[in-house]
Amino acid sequence: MSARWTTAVLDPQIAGGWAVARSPAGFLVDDNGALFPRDWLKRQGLDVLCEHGIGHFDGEPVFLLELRSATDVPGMTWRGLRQFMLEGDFETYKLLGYAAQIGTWAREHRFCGSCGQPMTQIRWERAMHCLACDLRSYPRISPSMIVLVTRGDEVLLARSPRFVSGVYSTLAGFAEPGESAEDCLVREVREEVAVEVGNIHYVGSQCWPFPHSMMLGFHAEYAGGEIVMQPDEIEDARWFNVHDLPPLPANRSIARYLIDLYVARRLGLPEPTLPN
Ligand SMILES: NC(=O)C1=CN([C@@H]2O[C@H](COP(=O)(O)OP(=O)(O)OC[C@H]3O[C@@H](n4cnc5c(N)ncnc54)[C@H](O)[C@@H]3O)[C@@H](O)[C@H]2O)C=CC1
Ligand SMILES: [Mg+2]
Ligand SMILES: [Zn+2]
Repeated sequence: MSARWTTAVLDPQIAGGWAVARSPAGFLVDDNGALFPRDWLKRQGLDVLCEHGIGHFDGEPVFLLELRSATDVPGMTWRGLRQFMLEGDFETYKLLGYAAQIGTWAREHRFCGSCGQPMTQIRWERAMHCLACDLRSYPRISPSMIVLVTRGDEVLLARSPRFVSGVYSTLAGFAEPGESAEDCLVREVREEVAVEVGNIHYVGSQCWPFPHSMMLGFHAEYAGGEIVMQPDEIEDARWFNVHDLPPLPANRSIARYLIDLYVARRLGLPEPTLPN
């Protein structure tokens, strides 16, 4: 089965194709979704900051119009990326997730971080270039570890004050310079719940475009300590029995996959697959 969505660097000088428009309010949508005929969309008086050719959907070229602001377009509304992650066609979500990461990067790299001069868009690779000092900036990806810690029939789940009320999830955190994936995982678990872990195994990864994380998912076994919650970051953390779980994260998240996979193995149920 070939993927409906593939990324590519396309020259915005060429005409035609499809386009999506993204502003700080989200993606422009109508009843048919977020993809519009590009030449038509460019006549709608949008406040375009920059344009990038981002790939092919069902074989057709797709472009991103990154907008300065959300202007009113009759018959259309704005929808955030999270909404697309939660429901609807997954390939469309992947396209928009990629568009969001390119848009965020393009918006944040208009000026050189080294000498402050305006940067120009390179046509043949996804990079911004500073003519004055020759610096190249590529889209940023932030590796984050995410881990399900288990103790027999029990799983360690926590909630942050930012979560939807009632939902508990696996522990996660960004890698810092100087760390391996395992170093980061051990540090994050220590910081967030003061628990020690061992027998660490890599399970799988997921692109998480909120705004540019790359989630590396692990399973680890409890190796000691009592839960002490990190102030501010962790609102509650507990051991839950696999037969008595709280409300869990969104179906398409790797957090949910790590939990569902462990529960399935523990209970001898069919294993889930990670949407990717
Ligand atoms: N796909 C999934 O299933 C899940 C994804 N996540 C994602 O994992 C990531 C990390 O999770 P958190 O627990 O929030 O991280 P965390 O435990 O490292 O703490 C977040 C804090 O890290 C700092 N920070 C923000 N961006 C950073 C960066 N790029 N590098 C280093 N530090 C940074 C900020 O002070 C922020 O408040 C987030 O993007 C979150 O959305 C978290 C849980 C589930
Ligand atoms: Mg965290
Ligand atoms: Zn420069």
